[in-house]
Amino acid sequence: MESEKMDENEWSYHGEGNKSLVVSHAQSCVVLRFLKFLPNINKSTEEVYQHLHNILDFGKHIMKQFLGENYVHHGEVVKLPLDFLKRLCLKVQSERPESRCEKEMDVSGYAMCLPNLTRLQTFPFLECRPIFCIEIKPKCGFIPSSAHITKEIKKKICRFCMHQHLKVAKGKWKRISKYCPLDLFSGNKQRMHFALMNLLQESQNNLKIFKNGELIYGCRDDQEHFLDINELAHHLKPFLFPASGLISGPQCPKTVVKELIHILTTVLLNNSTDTARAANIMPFIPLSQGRNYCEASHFCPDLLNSKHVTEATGLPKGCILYKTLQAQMLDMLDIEGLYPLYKRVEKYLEEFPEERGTLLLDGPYDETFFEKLKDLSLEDDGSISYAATKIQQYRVAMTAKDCSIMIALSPTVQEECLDPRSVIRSSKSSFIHSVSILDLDLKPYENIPHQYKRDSKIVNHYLKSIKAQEDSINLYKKSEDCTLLLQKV
Ligand SMILES: O=P(O)(O)O[C@@H]1[C@@H](OP(=O)(O)O)[C@H](OP(=O)(O)O)[C@H](O)[C@H](OP(=O)(O)O)[C@H]1OP(=O)(O)O
Ligand SMILES: Nc1ncnc2c1ncn2[C@@H]1O[C@H](COP(=O)(O)OP(=O)(O)OP(=O)(O)O)[C@@H](O)[C@H]1O
Repeated sequence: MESEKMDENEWSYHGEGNKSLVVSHAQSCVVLRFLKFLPNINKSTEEVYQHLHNILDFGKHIMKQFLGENYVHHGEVVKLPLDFLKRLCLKVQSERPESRCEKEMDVSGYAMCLPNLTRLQTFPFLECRPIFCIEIKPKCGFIPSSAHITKEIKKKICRFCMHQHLKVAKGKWKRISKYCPLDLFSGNKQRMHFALMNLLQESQNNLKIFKNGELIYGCRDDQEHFLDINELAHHLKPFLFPASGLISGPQCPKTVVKELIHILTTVLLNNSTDTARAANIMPFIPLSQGRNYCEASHFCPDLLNSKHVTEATGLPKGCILYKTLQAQMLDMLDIEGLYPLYKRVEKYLEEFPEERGTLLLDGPYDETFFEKLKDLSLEDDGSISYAATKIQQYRVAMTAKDCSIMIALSPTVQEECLDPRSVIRSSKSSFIHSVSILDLDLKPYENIPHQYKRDSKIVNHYLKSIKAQEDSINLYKKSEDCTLLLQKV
């Protein structure tokens, strides 16, 4: 970044999560991603710099190996002038959703500079064409089968579906989403279609749609959808059905949304852009270890019972969902099996605090760190080394459970000579696409006790709310019986 040329008016608020705030540049295809901290957390400039470098190294040396060169953009750490930062911080403040303002944008002088993933990555010369980008935060796509699990419900209902009950009870969302990650990760087109349709209907923070880099659909935290689904279809129609006029009338929005879902499914299952070395160097984790459907899924139960829908996963090796799921499945012990190992390490560190570095708990994230992740053995020899390896694998898995997939699409022109792997054909048109994964910051070691508590909170709340639902159904049934009895009399 050329310090003297930094003008806050060229940057605008783009979005934020719990840990970072993103601004995008008006002309060039880049974003700045800033860390966020609670006001009472005083981080030195050096600490921020180190933290950002760790994020970069982790993306570059670890997640690229798992997910593939093409999908991961590690960016670069940039130093920014303090007066620019102060003005930028003031400028974006009014755009920030209230629910995110508990934390403040870090203005100590460093940020990550990344490609703007809502634009096409591989084809910058196509900038002038319309671009739609769909961001999906799929969450955990498998049901754990670890022997350490103490609550049987965790082997039947996925964490996302259980968590929905707690989120609605706490007022984070108004309604329970019918999206279930296991449907999306199933590889079965019907189930994937169902999952994507539910994401469109109840997006929460799991789906966003950008048009030419601007957020047009999805929940911006405390606001509802920007557009409703019919309005979204209106935006998409000329894009998906360029020979307009072919479809109109009341069926139109449905047809457009179906087409979008069809394209997304094709991209998510596409394995032709696979460049990850991981498939060769990482031992393969069998996807069929646990059950591959969730009993809380709203996908038609009759169809679920049919064998071809529930049998081994249909995810093609190398597609983005497959890679993400493989990384998620590094959590082989579940937090219930992991927590005692965390305590083992904590006890050891109490005695030998200087050993923290040897255990690589704070990096460096390099080849040695990656090598340790490859050991999938589950034979606990009681050692610190075993515990540390499982902890690192768990942290990587949690990162993959919380990342987002960005799919950018732009129409092609017939005579264009493009790499066929980048072209997605639909019934009515064809698109150049790029797929990226974002938010690949390694989850902190210190978070493990919090994860442990949250896991039991989610499960206990789910069990309580299901019991309450059953009780009220039974009560209703009883009152119906009484009414019948009364009528008989
Ligand atoms: O625990 P979860 O599944 O609720 O995930 C948290 C996310 O909530 P979600 O359920 O996706 O709305 C949460 O997202 P939101 O803030 O709710 O948008 C964060 O991504 C959080 O990660 P971190 O603490 O910022 O590193 C996520 O925490 P981690 O569990 O990944 O640490
Ligand atoms: N490189 C990028 N290009 C375009 N948009 C981006 C980019 N990075 C982040 N964003 C947008 O900014 C939002 C917030 O970024 P990000 O998910 O990294 O924040 P976070 O605080 O780490 O999230 P979380 O709450 O999951 O911890 C994303 O959901 C995405 O819409």
